[in-house]
Amino acid sequence: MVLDNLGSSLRGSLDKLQGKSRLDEDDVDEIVREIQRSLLSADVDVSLVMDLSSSIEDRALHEEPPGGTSARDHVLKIVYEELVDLIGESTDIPLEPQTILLAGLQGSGKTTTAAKMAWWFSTKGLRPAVIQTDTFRPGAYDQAKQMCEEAEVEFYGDPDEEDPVKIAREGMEATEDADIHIVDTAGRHALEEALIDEIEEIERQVNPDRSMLVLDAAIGQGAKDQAREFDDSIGIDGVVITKLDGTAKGGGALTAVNETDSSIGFLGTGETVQDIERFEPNGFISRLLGMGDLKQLSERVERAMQETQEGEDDWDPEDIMKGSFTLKDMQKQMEAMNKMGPLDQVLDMIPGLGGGFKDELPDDAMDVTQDRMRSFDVIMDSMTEEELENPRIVGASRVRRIARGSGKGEELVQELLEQHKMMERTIKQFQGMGDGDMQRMMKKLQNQGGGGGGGLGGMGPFGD
Ligand SMILES: Nc1nc2c(ncn2[C@@H]2O[C@H](COP(=O)(O)OP(=O)(O)OP(=O)(O)O)[C@@H](O)[C@H]2O)c(=O)[nH]1
Repeated sequence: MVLDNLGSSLRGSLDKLQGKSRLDEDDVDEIVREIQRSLLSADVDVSLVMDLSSSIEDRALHEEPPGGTSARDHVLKIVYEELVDLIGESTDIPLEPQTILLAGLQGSGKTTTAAKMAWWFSTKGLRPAVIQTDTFRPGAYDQAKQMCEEAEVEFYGDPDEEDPVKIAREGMEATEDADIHIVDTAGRHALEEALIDEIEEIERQVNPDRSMLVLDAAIGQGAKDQAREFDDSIGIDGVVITKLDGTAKGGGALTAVNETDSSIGFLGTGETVQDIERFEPNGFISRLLGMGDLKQLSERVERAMQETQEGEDDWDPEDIMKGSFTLKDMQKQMEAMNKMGPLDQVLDMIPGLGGGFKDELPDDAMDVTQDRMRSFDVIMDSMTEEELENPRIVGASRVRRIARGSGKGEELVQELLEQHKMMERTIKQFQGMGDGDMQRMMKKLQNQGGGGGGGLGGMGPFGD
């Protein structure tokens, strides 16, 4: 995750402020140093770091905290606002017909991003097509075609044609019924003149509504020059940062955004077509500071629930809130959890659990949890329909039989039954709650964000 270090190191300094009502110069100094250290080690440009830290320092020392606000919440709010300001708004990408041109260095993730973006638009009810003009890398055509098949979106390419401008023209014609045209280009070094001429020609040919620069999160200081060159030749409107699942850096990409005076549009978080997120500055920074990102989380939950429900006409998660909670429901929930993606990414999005909580877990805790979910699934497959519907009938002899059948230990079967009872109890508490109660509870959960227990209720940007 970009600037991940910032999240964890800053939380340490912020936690030291617990219980204080005023900030002194030493406190501010320590926090500013922490921010500088993290940003510089994440490859953010030095002058940007200096600008940001002097604004934070100035505001933290001179702004009067709103009445009743702790020193910790006050400084957190300032850091949050300054970071949102640095990163800026998300690139405007209206849900309407448009052409998007992707540019970037070799291997930055353009082809993958083209298919991911097309998938994303298709989930919004639009009809996207990917046009592959990369005649430079031999595998690009097959890769793009395969990913578009996975994303179930239209694809145009011509492996026998050598002229990318011609492919762009014919591709636009062949896919004229599509709403969204995403034009993938060959990877190039921004300082190679012939390649720059070529992308300018493609740009003139397809006349894009927006040109986006695809950047690997691990790119360092070189990002600045590259971004400027691309911006000078085709004009960069937005940036996609890829491979955020694999690096703690990302500062180079932020520098590029600043250099081209553009903004971030999407984040790539994995190798499959669904590993893409629309960039939301508020959620992104909240997540970074360990305050969770409820919006992303609820979108993932919704998507996972939808997928789990497909072809399961008889299973409706809302029924859980009305009737009894069976092992079958639990199995469905686990399936939905699995579809949300790696557990550690999901945890990052839960307010109060992200960052700080995760840091305290042993390294292999996530694997263990995921292993346990898989084992539970195998155990449930060895149970009868009657047992799944009514787990109370599972006594000692049935436990033995299920353990034998599933090849898992009896203790694990018992553990599953315990887990189910616990979930059932929790759900009982929710049952009977009206919508108003539910909303109040969600609000309360959100306001508990911030890890160390310092509630952020009533502080404008955090409470919503
Ligand atoms: N882990 C991870 N891998 C990614 C992500 N995006 C792309 N990749 C991988 O990065 C590698 C390069 O991605 P491509 O999409 O082929 O990059 P490209 O920019 O089209 O490459 P060229 O055509 O050579 O310029 C591939 O192995 C992708 O699977 C991401 O968000 N996360």
